[in-house]
Amino acid sequence: MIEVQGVSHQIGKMPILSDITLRLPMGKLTALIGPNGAGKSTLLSLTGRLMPLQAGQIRVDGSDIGTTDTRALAKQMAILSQSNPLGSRLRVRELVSFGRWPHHQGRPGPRDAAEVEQALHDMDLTPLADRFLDALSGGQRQRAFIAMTLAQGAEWLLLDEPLAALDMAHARGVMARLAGLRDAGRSIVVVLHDINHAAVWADHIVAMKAGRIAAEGPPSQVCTAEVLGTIYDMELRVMQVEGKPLVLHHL
Ligand SMILES: Nc1ncnc2c1ncn2[C@@H]1O[C@H](COP(=O)(O)OP(=O)(O)OP(=O)(O)O)[C@@H](O)[C@H]1O
Repeated sequence: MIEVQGVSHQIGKMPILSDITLRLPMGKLTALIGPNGAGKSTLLSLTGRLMPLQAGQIRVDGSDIGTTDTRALAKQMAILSQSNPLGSRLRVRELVSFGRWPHHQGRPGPRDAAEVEQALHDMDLTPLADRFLDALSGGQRQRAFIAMTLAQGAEWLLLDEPLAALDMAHARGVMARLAGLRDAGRSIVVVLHDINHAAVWADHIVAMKAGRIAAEGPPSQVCTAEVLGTIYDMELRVMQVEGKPLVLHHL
């Protein structure tokens, strides 16, 4: 379980997160939703120790992330952030291989190679594995970074908007792969803007607004016209299709 306890964050004098206390369940797929600027990326970055905590505590499966050894943390948690600054003169397979670094420290073995090929396959990148990153489309590049995150083989996967730039078939493929990893016992936290992906694939939804938790629970509780309408300040309708909420917002 990830336990976020009393986490606040500010940039200059501007509050970004205000006293967040939250439990993210182990072995489940949790969707983090909410409007632009709500604080989702900030919370994910603090949890993945990409930024130092200013106030509060975050524990992952009992270990305080403030004191966990870096290599141990990399095996425990893989994080895909929104900005990926790695150089574009890398080939796709080389990028994905970086995900294995915490396991082999520069001396990859057959297991590492197999995990890289599996991640390439899962992200539909095998035919593009020898291409340079700067010779890929935006969506293909995004899939390469997701593949690197998958190859890390961590217990926890934290992904910030992995579906950004993906076509609907590849977006579905990524969600199905994440659900498969969840079924195999891994724990997933994914920032999503497409509410219907959250409604269909997530076990648990955490909705943020203005640096606070606005709603939390299973899709059936969070994906209602009332709750989502308040969070996003808009009118929408929710239908039930095959027992799952379907949010209509083009009205
Ligand atoms: N470097 C920065 N300087 C000032 N404000 C910042 C900085 N980085 C983020 N913020 C502000 O922090 C708030 C939360 O940003 P964050 O990226 O966590 O939101 P988000 O919910 O992930 O948004 P989005 O859906 O747009 O990705 C926003 O109001 C943003 O403008």
